Amino acid sequence: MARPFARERQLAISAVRRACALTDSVFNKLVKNETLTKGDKSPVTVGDYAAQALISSMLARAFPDDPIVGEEDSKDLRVEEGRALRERIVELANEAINAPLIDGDDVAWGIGPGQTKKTDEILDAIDRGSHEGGRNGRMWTIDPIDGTKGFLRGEQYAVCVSLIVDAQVQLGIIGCPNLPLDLSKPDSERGCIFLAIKGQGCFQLPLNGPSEALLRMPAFTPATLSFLESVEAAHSSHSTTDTISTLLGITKPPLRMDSQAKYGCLARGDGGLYLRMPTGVGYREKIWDHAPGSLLVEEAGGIVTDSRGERLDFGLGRTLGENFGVVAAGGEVHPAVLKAVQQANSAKAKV
Ligand SMILES: Nc1ncnc2c1ncn2[C@@H]1O[C@H](COP(=O)(O)OS(=O)(=O)O)[C@@H](OP(=O)(O)O)[C@H]1O
Ligand SMILES: [Mg+2]
Ligand SMILES: [Mg+2]
Ligand SMILES: [Mg+2]
Repeated sequence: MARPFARERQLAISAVRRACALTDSVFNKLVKNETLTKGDKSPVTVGDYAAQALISSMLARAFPDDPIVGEEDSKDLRVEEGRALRERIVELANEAINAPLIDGDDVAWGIGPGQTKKTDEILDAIDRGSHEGGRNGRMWTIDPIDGTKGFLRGEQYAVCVSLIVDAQVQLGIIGCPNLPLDLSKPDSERGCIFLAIKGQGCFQLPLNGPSEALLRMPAFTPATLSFLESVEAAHSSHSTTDTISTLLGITKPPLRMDSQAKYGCLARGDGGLYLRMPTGVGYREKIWDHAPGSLLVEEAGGIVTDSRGERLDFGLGRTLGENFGVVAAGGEVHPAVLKAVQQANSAKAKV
């Protein structure tokens, strides 16, 4: 009998591979006016929109009844000022949709030569991501480019997809085109996929190859621990991390990188600890920024909670609700890390 979520797994790998090829080629051709600034001041590029259209249209073909919570929407593309961007996105999405089938692709996903879609179909595919989320039933999340700032710098970013059933993440996948397969060998092959299915483990695959390696987090001590953290100080409080680092006696410098590549690195044993501490501006974390990554870490033997020690709740809607931060670490160090986080937070509250 096939393992649970076998079809979802095959589709997710196929969609992420195609989306990574798309974003990689966009990076090499991106011109200045192909990036917009969204209402929250964050950047979005033609690559974000085209990748969401691609993944969403594959999901819609394979699982037509499943709602999608996607980061992007097509509002800015439907107006006259968005015409040039819109045309470019349609062209890029169609290039990716029409690319020849490779191992693991299935014509039933609606991809392959001769599958060109019209402008409206592409915009509607983007907008399939407008689901409000919630506690019941199946839903997918898509973050077509996570770490868009890293993407624009030519550094780390990730194409991220998850399947959530009744608020529990069942499948998480992230594709990291710029990440070395082995971080200790910066010149090693670049391009990784991290994939986890609940109860089936966490795996790393080369972006363009079939071999897969099971990932288990090693045991860490304060001497071997180092932080993984956001590049942008606006996304996670670096000063809180410094305090926690001192409390834990960590001596190694933090490893800063954009996107959920941090969760993938953590799952394979780079660093040992990922903290995302609220900066106090009332930002609500989005489910697509944490659902795939948190399952990767849990399936590799780690623990992911907020700073109260509670599991992240993916059933509250498009966000994780009030921001209590994220504490992700190896199973044996997580209790000590959580204690240090709570100590640092109560010291901060007294100031
Ligand atoms: N203020 C604030 N606080 C916390 N998080 C925020 C904030 N603003 C944005 N975002 C989200 O951060 C996502 C990128 O996260 P990263 O871990 O890659 O951050 S960083 O770029 O390394 O700083 C980024 O995801 P993308 O938009 O997909 O890049 C945002 O969803
Ligand atoms: Mg964004
Ligand atoms: Mg994101
Ligand atoms: Mg994004």
